[in-house]
Amino acid sequence: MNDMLLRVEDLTMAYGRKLIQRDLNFDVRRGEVLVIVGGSGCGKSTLLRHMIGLQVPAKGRVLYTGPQGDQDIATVSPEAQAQLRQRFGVMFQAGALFSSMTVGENVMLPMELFPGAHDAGSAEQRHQRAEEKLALVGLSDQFDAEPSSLSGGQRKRAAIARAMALDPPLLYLDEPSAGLDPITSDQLDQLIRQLRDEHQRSIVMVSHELASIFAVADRALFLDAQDKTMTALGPPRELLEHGPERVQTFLRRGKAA
Ligand SMILES: Nc1ncnc2c1ncn2[C@@H]1O[C@H](COP(=O)(O)OP(=O)(O)OP(=O)(O)O)[C@@H](O)[C@H]1O
Repeated sequence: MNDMLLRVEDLTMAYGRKLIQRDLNFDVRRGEVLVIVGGSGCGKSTLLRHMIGLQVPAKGRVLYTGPQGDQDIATVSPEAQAQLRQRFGVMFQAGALFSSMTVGENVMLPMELFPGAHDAGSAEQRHQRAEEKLALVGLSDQFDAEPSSLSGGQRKRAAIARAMALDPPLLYLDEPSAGLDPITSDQLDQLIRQLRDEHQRSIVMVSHELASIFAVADRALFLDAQDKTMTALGPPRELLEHGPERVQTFLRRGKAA
């Protein structure tokens, strides 16, 4: 199917003998924001790490769909895995920028690591491309800034610009609004919607923030810490009305917050 970017199939995740989540089944569609929701420690970041091929499933698979057919990110050849990795950008939880480099150099880094993945062959082209990405996240005047001089929200934006350096169709964001005040967090939600609507990116993000879930999610995937499996998947407003009771309670708290 053309509008599907990847499919998670019967995925079971574990650390050694410790089961984290089992039997996860869902897809990620082109142009959607899918938010992964669940209590602390239920396995949201672990799921992202499986989706980007940093961890190998205990069972099941993560399949990327494309011209070559379905490719299992955990079992393809290292060359094919490197290719698959160019289809997505990642912002990890800490959103860390390298403090020894300027903001612009941070954004150029993926271009230097994957020189074949883009048309920015020369230093000048890379510079220009990084400036474009910084402009896109509202940081056009910060190219030469030291990361330590940025605010928390600006640092997240710069990390998103870096994740977009190679123009991947898909972005993974692990708790982008963690640690931000509500206004900065709202602005980040706006940026996420803009990336989807104006730049046709698909976004998979982890979030605890209920306001964010309603603000950006086309669909929310609920992972349950007790049942150790997914309990709901759908548009948050639908789940608020028709989801399982525990999910409705969680979302209602969010509406009240
Ligand atoms: N490398 C590891 N080895 C063993 N256990 C781990 C490892 N990383 C995480 N865990 C455990 O796996 C479980 C899921 O962790 P994970 O970080 O994926 O949860 P999370 O839902 O993202 O949590 P949070 O919302 O607090 O960030 C936790 O119990 C955690 O302690």
